[in-house]
Amino acid sequence: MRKYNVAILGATGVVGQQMLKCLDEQDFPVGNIKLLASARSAGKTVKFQDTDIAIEEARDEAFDGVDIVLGAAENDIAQRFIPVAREKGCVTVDNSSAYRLDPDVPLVVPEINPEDIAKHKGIIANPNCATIIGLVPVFPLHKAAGVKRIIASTYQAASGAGINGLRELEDQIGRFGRGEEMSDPKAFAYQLAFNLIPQIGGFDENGYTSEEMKMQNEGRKIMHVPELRVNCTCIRVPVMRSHSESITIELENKLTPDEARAILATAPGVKLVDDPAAQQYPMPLDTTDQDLIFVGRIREDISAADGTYGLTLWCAGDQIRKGAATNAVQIAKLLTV
Ligand SMILES: NC(=O)C1=CN([C@@H]2O[C@H](COP(=O)(O)OP(=O)(O)OC[C@H]3O[C@@H](n4cnc5c(N)ncnc54)[C@H](OP(=O)(O)O)[C@@H]3O)[C@@H](O)[C@H]2O)C=CC1
Ligand SMILES: N[C@@H](CC(=O)OP(=O)(O)O)C(=O)O
Repeated sequence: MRKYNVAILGATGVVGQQMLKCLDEQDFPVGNIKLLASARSAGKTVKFQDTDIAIEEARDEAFDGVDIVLGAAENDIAQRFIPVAREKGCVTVDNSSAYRLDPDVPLVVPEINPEDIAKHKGIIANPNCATIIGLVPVFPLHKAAGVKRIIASTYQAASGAGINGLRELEDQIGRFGRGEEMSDPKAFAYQLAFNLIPQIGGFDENGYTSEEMKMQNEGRKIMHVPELRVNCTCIRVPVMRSHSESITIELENKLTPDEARAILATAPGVKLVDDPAAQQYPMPLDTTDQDLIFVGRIREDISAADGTYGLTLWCAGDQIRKGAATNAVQIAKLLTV
């Protein structure tokens, strides 16, 4: 079996570390592995399959001899190194938002549009985490009844803002427990512990944040529905890991909650957890470190205008796994077959 030389760009971050675990879990045919990060991390070691691997500073030469790059760094780092990697013949699966809307770059969720991978020209983009978590359950309903419009509210975990976001929430909870003063927030604009922050990303002129526009802009490309309309509100919540979402979909054709449950019970990447009488519904504590998107609270949208049909659902998923690392490694695996 052919083996592939892999580099992780941003290997010390929350997504990069999870990618390393996913390569192992998904039995990815790894030849050599290079773990790339900033100069600050160079020389530290990380374990991969019982071997200590030294972190290297990302430089142009680091991509020599690499087949597949898994990008797990911010946009500026992605834009600095991914074109170099492409010049050197690597294919990159990138988690940043830098290339997602580039017409030459497929934007892929393997459960939705795996066929788009074949169109790549050296870069494949991994969608936004909240977009992946929302669309994995919405897409099978779209195939059955045609989704015209989505109204979503997201409840996004601290670790969505990377290692600094995770550490800041841990620090604040620790200080509260010890009865200490809170320090000034850095990763978030305000204290997150015991709070909700209705801003993720910067504000656009239309009053939505950059994060809120992703579900529409990326959703249109992933689902091949250019007219899809999405009204999304993104909230940072004091949860360590796993994003949750309330989603209402307006449909072309009627679909009952029971029909939607039957579809989602066998949909790829989805776990149906929908038994309100037994208080069974998705929650972020249960989805943490899981690859499936849990879906429940499925009900008719009783506010749908006359002559229109709508369903409301609630879903949760680990944004570091299926929202980032798992999705990227699944794409990389499809490149190898
Ligand atoms: N966190 C999440 O849930 C999700 C994140 N994403 C996206 O994934 C990407 C990574 O996010 P995340 O893991 O959260 O971020 P982290 O802040 O946790 O990690 C950032 C990584 O980038 C590396 N880095 C920083 N500067 C450089 C540099 N000059 N050269 C090379 N590497 C550098 C860091 O290395 P060092 O340790 O040396 O500083 C670290 O490995 C981002 O684009 C993010 O938008 C997407 C979906 C979900
Ligand atoms: N912005 C997301 C995580 C993320 O990094 O998204 P993107 O890859 O679209 O920038 C969050 O904070 O939860």
